[in-house]
Amino acid sequence: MSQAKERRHLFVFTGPDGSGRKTIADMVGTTLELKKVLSYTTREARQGEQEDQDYHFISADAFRTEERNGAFVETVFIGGFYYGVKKADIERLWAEHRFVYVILNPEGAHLLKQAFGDAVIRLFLYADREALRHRQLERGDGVALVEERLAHYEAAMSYLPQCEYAFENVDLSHTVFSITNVIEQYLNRQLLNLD
Ligand SMILES: Nc1nc2c(ncn2[C@@H]2O[C@H](COP(=O)(O)OP(=O)(O)O)[C@@H](O)[C@H]2O)c(=O)[nH]1
Ligand SMILES: Nc1ncnc2c1ncn2[C@@H]1O[C@H](COP(=O)(O)OP(=O)(O)O)[C@@H](O)[C@H]1O
Repeated sequence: MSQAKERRHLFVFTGPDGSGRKTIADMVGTTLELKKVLSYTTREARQGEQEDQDYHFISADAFRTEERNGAFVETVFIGGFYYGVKKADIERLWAEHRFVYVILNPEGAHLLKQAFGDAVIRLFLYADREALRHRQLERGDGVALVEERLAHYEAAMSYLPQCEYAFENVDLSHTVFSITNVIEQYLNRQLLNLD
C-alpha cells in the first residue's frame, strides 16, 4: 500500500475578515463534498447563524473547562470572545473523510500548520481594504466592528507569503472556480495513487 493512499488533508481558508472565506469555503466544500470542521465560540449566534452549522456556540465556562482539559488544538481570543478548534473533531472527520476544511483567521491557520504540518493546505483569500469595508457593511456589520477588523488588515495580509496558495477574491465565481480546481488536483492525485 502506498503511503499516498493514506494521505489526509485539512484545507484551511484564511485571510483578512470579509475576504470571502466563509462564502467561498462553503461553496467549494459543497461542490466537492468536503466535510467542515466547526469551531467552538463563546460569542452569541448572529441572526441567520445556526448551532452546529456555523459554529458550536458554548459558554465561556464550558470553553475554559475544555481548554484546561487540552481539547483544543488552537484557540484565540478576539473581540472579547474565545474561538477554538478541537483536535478530536478533526480526527473524527479524518477517520471517515480524507479531505476536510476549516475557516480560520491567520493566527489559527498558523497554529494548525504547526500541529498538522504537511496535511494542512492554507488557502489565503484577500481583496483590497476598500472592498473589504464595503462587503462587510453590505453584509450588515456595524461600522465600529468593521473598522476594528480593518485595523488588523495589514497584520492579516502579512501572512499571505507563508500560505500554500493565495487568491485575490475580486469576482466570486472566478475565485470559487480557481480554488475548486486546486483542491480537485489533490483529489485526483489521491485517486491516481490508488492504482
Ligand atoms: N484561530 C481561530 N480563528 C477563528 C476560529 N473561529 C473563527 N475564527 C476567526 O475569528 C474571527 C472572528 O470571527 P467573527 O467576528 O465571529 O466573525 P465571523 O467570520 O463572521 O465568524 C474571524 O476571522 C474568524 O474566521 C477558531 O476556531 N480559531
Ligand atoms: N468576490 C466578491 N465580490 C463581492 N462580494 C463578495 C465577494 N466574495 C464575498 N463577498 C461577500 O462579502 C461578504 C464577506 O464574505 P464572507 O464570506 O462573509 O467573509 P469572511 O468569512 O472572510 O469574513 C459576504 O457578504 C459575501 O457574500
